[in-house]
Amino acid sequence: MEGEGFVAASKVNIYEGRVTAFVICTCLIAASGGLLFGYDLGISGGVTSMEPFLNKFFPSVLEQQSKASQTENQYCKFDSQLLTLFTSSLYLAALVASFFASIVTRIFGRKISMLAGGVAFLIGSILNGVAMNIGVLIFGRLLLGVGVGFANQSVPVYLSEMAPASIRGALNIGFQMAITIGILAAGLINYGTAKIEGGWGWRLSLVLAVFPAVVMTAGSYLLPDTPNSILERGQPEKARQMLQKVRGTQHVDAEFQDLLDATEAAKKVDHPWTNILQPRYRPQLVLCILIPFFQQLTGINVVMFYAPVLFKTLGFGDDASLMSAVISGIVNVLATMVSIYSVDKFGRRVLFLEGGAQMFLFQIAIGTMIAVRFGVNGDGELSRWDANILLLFICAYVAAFAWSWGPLGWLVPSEICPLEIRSAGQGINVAINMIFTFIIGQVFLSMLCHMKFGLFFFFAGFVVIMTVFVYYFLPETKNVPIEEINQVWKQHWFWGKYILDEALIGLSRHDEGRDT
Ligand SMILES: OC[C@H]1O[C@](O)(CO)[C@@H](O)[C@@H]1O
Repeated sequence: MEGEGFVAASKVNIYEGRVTAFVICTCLIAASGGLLFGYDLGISGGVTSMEPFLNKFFPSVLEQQSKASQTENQYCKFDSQLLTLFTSSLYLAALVASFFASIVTRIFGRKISMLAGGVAFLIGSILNGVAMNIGVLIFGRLLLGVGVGFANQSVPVYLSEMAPASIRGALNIGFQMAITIGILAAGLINYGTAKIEGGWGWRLSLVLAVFPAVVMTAGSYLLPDTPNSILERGQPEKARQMLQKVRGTQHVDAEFQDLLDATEAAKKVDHPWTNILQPRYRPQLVLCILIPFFQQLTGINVVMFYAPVLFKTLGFGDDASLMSAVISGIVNVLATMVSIYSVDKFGRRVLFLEGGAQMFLFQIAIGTMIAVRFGVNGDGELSRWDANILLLFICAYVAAFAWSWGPLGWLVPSEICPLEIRSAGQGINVAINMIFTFIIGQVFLSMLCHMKFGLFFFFAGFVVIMTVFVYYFLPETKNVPIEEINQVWKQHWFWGKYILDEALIGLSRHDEGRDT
């Protein structure tokens, strides 16, 4: 069984048009939606390790920490359900919001959805910064979640629809790139604000989220909608003009015809939610569920949310903990660039497979090292030398994630669905991603307390499963025009049987040899 996941992309059309400055600019602005998500992912771990913050909102956690320092069980030092609820409440809100977002994205367009996300995030950040009690703090966080839900649902779809097929991967990864920049900015800001005298640094950390919110809100106000969405909402002339502008050529007949065909097919569907459950969409449904599930089961957010807490648990000092989080943040950004460069050249599968192998290797290394130094009782410490090696292992793991499951977790679901189920598919993707981000955020500290170093072996096991899954069940989608993606499914050894012949857009035109 050689290369089961591969299919030849030879039958799909290559449209006319070039990569215009217009498309690059619109995609850069849209990708800034990832900043919202990233900033939040990066900020909470640092804030929840700041004493004045804990003192104000979670005094019981502080008490527990000082008791734990006396009992020496490093694994359980930070285990508090209340504290993790603060971190993970956002993802619960985002989960609910993503369903509403997918309706808004389909009926009112991608742009309105992004705008709604920006505004909710803006209000949430202000509330967080001024919060005087835990109620306001959590309410603000729920609003941030609504913002993240809307942004994550609409931005990847927007990017994949705007982008020409040849660089769709790179442009879409702009979203994950913005996420990683947000995480890094948050790490640096926490590093600075933790040092502010007077104990109000955490407020600054939280309120600075208004910057990404303003970029996203103003940016999406200025952006045009995608030709696909304009057409879906019944304005063919406007859609054609937008397509000409985006592609920088008058000759967009072939692509426009594919869009028309896709819209026709989409019109036959009244309800994308029940529709996506039909057998003909089984491959997309399965992947829109499994990809985000697997992405979170890589265990990445253990490092992202709790890097400072994790490093502190392992005996790094306060400053060293925050600094280490910054270092892994820099690796995260740089490795995402590798993905931008290679995704349309080598394809999605190569990145998934290499990334999986590398993550597995380093998770085993991290688990083993912690096992050797802390054993099952959790009493032990790391020498300076050990700490540096551990940080190196963590960075190698983060890099592998950052050029594989990180960006591809958004790219692949946004490009594998035909128009009629694209919003629903992306809604499911975001919802599953959020549920598991929530669960991992919520249970990580107690998992660490109970499973100890075994936690890293647990995630390593999942990495094996997902890598084998990709090998057999994920077809290559690089350079395939988005509305012709069904042809890729049709040629797949396993999924092919689910795809109906009438769902193959662009094929007849290709057979007639008429590409423009
Ligand atoms: O860069 C790491 C981040 O990327 C995500 O997986 C989103 O794609 C987050 O869940 C994680 O914190």
